[in-house]
Formats: sequence, C-alpha cells, structure tokens
Amino acid sequence: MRFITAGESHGPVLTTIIEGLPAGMPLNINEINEALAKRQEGYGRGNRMKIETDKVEVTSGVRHGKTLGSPVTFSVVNKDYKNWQSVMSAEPIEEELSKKSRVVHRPRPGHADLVGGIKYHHKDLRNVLERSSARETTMRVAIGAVASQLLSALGVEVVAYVCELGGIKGQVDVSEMSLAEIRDRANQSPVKMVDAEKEQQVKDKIDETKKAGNTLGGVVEVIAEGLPIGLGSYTQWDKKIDARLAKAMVSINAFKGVEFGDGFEVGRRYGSEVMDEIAYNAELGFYRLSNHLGGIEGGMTNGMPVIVRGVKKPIPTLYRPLQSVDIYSKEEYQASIERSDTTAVPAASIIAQAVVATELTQAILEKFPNDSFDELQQAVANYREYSKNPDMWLEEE
Ligand SMILES: Cc1cc2nc3c(=O)[nH]c(=O)nc-3n(C[C@H](O)[C@H](O)[C@H](O)COP(=O)(O)O)c2cc1C
Ligand SMILES: C=C(O[C@@H]1CC(C(=O)O)=C[C@@H](OP(=O)(O)O)[C@H]1O)C(=O)O
Repeated sequence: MRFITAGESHGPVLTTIIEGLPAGMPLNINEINEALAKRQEGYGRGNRMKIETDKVEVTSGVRHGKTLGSPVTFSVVNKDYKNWQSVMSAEPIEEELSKKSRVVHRPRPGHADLVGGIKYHHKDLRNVLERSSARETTMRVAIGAVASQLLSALGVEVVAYVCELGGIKGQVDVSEMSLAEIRDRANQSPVKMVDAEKEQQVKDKIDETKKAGNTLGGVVEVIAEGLPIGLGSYTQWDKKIDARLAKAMVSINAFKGVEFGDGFEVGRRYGSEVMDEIAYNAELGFYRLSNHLGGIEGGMTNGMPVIVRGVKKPIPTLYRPLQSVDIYSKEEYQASIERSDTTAVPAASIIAQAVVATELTQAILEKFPNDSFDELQQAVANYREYSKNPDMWLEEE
C-alpha cells in the first residue's frame, strides 16, 4: 500500500490517493470522520479548528461500502479557503510584492519559511508555509483510519494518548490498563491524557502560556496490540520495522525524536534489566515475561505490544514573536504572526496513532497475500497458528 497527499493549508481541498488496499474490505466512512474530528479537538488549539469540520469525500475505489482494489481517493474541503481566496488567488506576485502587506517576508524561527524560501526560490514565504503546515496531517489521519479498520479486522488494535504536555507528566501506569480503557480515558480528556488528575494542571499551563504569547510541546505514546510476529525484517536496513516507525513518527510536523518501549532509559540499565525473557505455552505460543523493548527485536515485531513514543517541540509561531530578519530589507524584525495554536500535542497523539497504524498496515500487506480481503484474513490466521506452534514450524519437510 502506498499513498500520496496533496493540498495547501488555505487552498480549496486536501487530497490523497491510496493504492494497494485489498479488494472487498468494508470501509466505514463515519469512523474516518470520527478520527478527523478527534484530530481537530484538543485544548490549546487556535481559531482555525473552529472554522473547519473535516469530512472525507470518497471519489474513487469504494463501491457499496467496500474497497474495489483500485486506488481510493479522498478529499477534504478547507472551509477557510473562502476567507483566503484572494490571498491564494493568482494576482501577479509583483503587485503583491509592491504592497508587501499580504506577502510573508519575516520568516518564523522553527518553521519551514526561511529555508523553504531559499530552496524553492519563493519570493512570498506563504508559498512555503501553505504546504509545510500541519494541515497536511488531516489526510494522514484519514489514511490511518482506513489502516486501523484493516488492522482491527485482523485482531490488531492501536491506541494513543498524551503522556506529557508542557513538562507535566501523566503518572498513571498504562501497562495495568486495557487498550479500551486507555482509549476511552484519552478520548474523554480535553488534553488526551490518561491521567485525569493532571488534566487541570495541564489546562492551566496552556492558559498561562497562551496569555504570555508562548507555546508548548510534549510527548505522545502509541500502543499496538495483537500484531503478528515478524512484521519488518532484519535482512536490510530499510526493512526494519523500528526504523520505519521512527521515520513515520518524525515525519509528523514538529516531531523531534522517537523511543521504543523503555526508550532512552535502556541505555542507563544492565542487560538483565532490559532483555525480555522468553517463555512458551500452548495457548499463547512464545511470549515474553516483560516488554522493555517495546515489542520489537531485530527490526521485527515479536508479538508483544509495540510501544512507541514521539516528542513534539513547541509550536514555532509565537504571539510574542521571536527575532527574525526581513528577507527584503535585511533588517532585524519580529517574525510574522500567523494565527496559531498554543499547543497541538493532543492532536499530535491522534496523528501519531494514524501514522503508526498506516506503517503497520503496510508491513502486513507486504508480508501476506492480499489481492482480496478474504485472502489476507485467511493468510494472517494461518500464520498466527503456525507461528505459535513449534511443531508446524520445525517439522521435517
Ligand atoms: C497538529 C499540529 C498543529 C500545528 N499547528 C501549528 C501552528 O498553529 N503554528 C505553527 O507555527 N506550527 C504549528 N505546528 C508545527 C509546524 O507545522 C512545524 O513546526 C513546521 O511544519 C516545521 O516543521 P518541523 O517543526 O518538523 O521542523 C503544528 C504541528 C502539528 C502536528
Ligand atoms: C490547519 C491546521 O493546523 C494548522 C497548522 C499550522 C502549521 O503551521 O503547521 C498553522 C495553523 O494554521 P492556520 O494559520 O490556518 O490557523 C494551524 O491551524 C490543522 O491542523 O488542520
């Protein structure tokens, strides 16, 4: 399965084409729209989210509620486009530049503005920010919602929540909770945290930060349970599932780092405290007595839950803008103020869940035959049986 996304933040529509989904897979459009709505929620976002009500229009690849095996196309309308039509329209750039007022010419530190302008030779930095905007992640969440439906039908569930926001850490041990409990708790929380006790403290911090014209980042965690053993491969560097998941996570705007399982902490421990010892019983097959390594060994899923965390830096656009340089006058200036979020960590948890679900789905579709959904389901079921049964695995030819 592969996909491409297109669309500017204030252009008419966002689009994606997803190719390589099995035929005959039921697709619930309401569930896709629910995921899009969740991405829009979250305490600390700016006014843009009050304008948009993201909903997909399906324009190919689905008939009578099921995939056809042909490319699936989604689009989402940017309602804000009507307010930006004249800015986004084709007035000659010279005219705009002479007025300057509607041209972005004071690049924001931490955003793509300056480097994008130099690299693509754009005279108006709006041409950069329109596509570097995290508005693009709408489509990644739509794709992730399709992936989640495929995974769910194969017995794989993926959830995400915010573990830390603005330096305030949730204290609840989620390893004691079921995925359904984690999902319900995060869904109810305005900051998508599992720890209800910390919620008010986080909201207060967001309010204070907003008042001070500043912004906040945080950490999100994604957990995937029920994965078949052996997704990804040790045989080549770019096939390793941890490498692929790390790339997917860091591809989310403003994500700066990734950890698996106990994460960077493993570098401070003895080997005996980090390796997950192996056990076997007929019901479970091979399993581990712990999950310090977050369900991945040798670039492959090992059957334990995959646990991946990503860190998101604070939003670059500050209402108390940082120093910048006007690209025309070369004078020191305050960076441009675009309408902006104070924090988008809650939204980022939904996006992280989506990109992880997408990457795991791609790995499943690479491993198992999947022209039709029935074929895929049968192949995964057979392999699950095989992988937990040493007699099937080790029997003589
Ligand atoms: C959901 C979400 C919302 C964001 N909202 C804003 C925003 O309102 N203002 C802003 O300057 N950056 C925002 N960002 C971050 C920028 O998109 C990001 O910092 C920028 O594209 C530069 O990329 P980099 O931080 O990965 O280097 C947001 C990111 C995400 C994931
Ligand atoms: C539009 C979204 O997020 C946007 C991401 C973003 C950025 O610079 O990344 C800047 C802001 O855009 P605007 O200036 O239009 O308010 C955010 O609102 C979205 O998440 O759907």
